[in-house]
Amino acid sequence: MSATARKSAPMPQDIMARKGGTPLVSLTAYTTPMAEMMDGICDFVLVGDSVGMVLHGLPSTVGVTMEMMIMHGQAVRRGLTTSMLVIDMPFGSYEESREQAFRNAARLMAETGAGAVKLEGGRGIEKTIQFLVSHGIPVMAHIGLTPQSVNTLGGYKVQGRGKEAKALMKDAKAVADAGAFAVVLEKVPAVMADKITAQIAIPTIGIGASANCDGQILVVDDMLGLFTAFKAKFVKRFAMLGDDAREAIQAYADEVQARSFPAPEHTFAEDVPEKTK
Ligand SMILES: Nc1nc(=O)c2c([nH]1)NC[C@@H]1CN(c3ccc(C(=O)N[C@@H](CCC(=O)O)C(=O)O)cc3)CN21
Ligand SMILES: CC(C)C(=O)C(=O)O
Ligand SMILES: [Mg+2]
Repeated sequence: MSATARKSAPMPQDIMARKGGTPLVSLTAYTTPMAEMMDGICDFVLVGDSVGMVLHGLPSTVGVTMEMMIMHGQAVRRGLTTSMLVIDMPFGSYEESREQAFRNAARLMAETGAGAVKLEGGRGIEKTIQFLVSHGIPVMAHIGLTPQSVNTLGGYKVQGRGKEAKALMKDAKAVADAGAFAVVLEKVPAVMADKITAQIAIPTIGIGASANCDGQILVVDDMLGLFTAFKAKFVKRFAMLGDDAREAIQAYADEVQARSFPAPEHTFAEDVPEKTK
């Protein structure tokens, strides 16, 4: 490190140390320019498997591949200097065995430079988390609504209500005991998120959970108003960039057809070299 020390990206230990402290800030990103915009603002940036729905038009995250995650992971990595990179393990890349999970997690980290992987599941994935962590791979867990299981959950419903509450708490404790350095709580009752946050030693990252979680995450295209195919109740639109984009595209179309674009300042003269650069 040079003396003009630029702040370096946090490590999983730094994220863990924020338990009960200033809330952790995170968003998803899938491209270099978007990563650049949040670099240094977000503590960590997630290359989510939501990329399949948000950028590739897939109906769920079930069809997302290792190759898609690696390509977007590499793009995001190029845009980050001071935020940690976390990458989702896609559906089918870690469920078979601890060995399969390790092979794919190691490949994601080696090929993208991510500092950690995230995988979905509670008690069912405990042994896998233990194995990865004991072999050098920091793991962020993800419980509650786990979108890769949409086909067995029967939709993107609130998880951990009523009789399910005990099971959700067990899942939270299981992933913490297994060595995860943080856990995403998705679409769970706020009181449950508060209870879990109070009872486990690792940071909880809420999405549709509670403001009392140790941090928050959203899909960046949702909060910017760029992805409008659906809007979950937990999404707040901090901007409406999709509307701006549509208006700009219509204005372009109108100017092309009126022959007012390109204007002289967008075109090149034949005989004045310094103006033709
Ligand atoms: N753009 C985007 N944002 C996300 O938050 C996101 C993705 N994509 N893709 C992967 C998963 C899927 N997620 C989802 C998807 C839908 C709801 C949801 O609540 N949808 C509807 C209907 C839910 C229902 O079936 O009851 C809603 O009313 O909010 C929540 C999380 C979260 N993740
Ligand atoms: C919404 C976050 C937590 C996620 O898993 C994703 O973007 O894939
Ligand atoms: Mg995901």
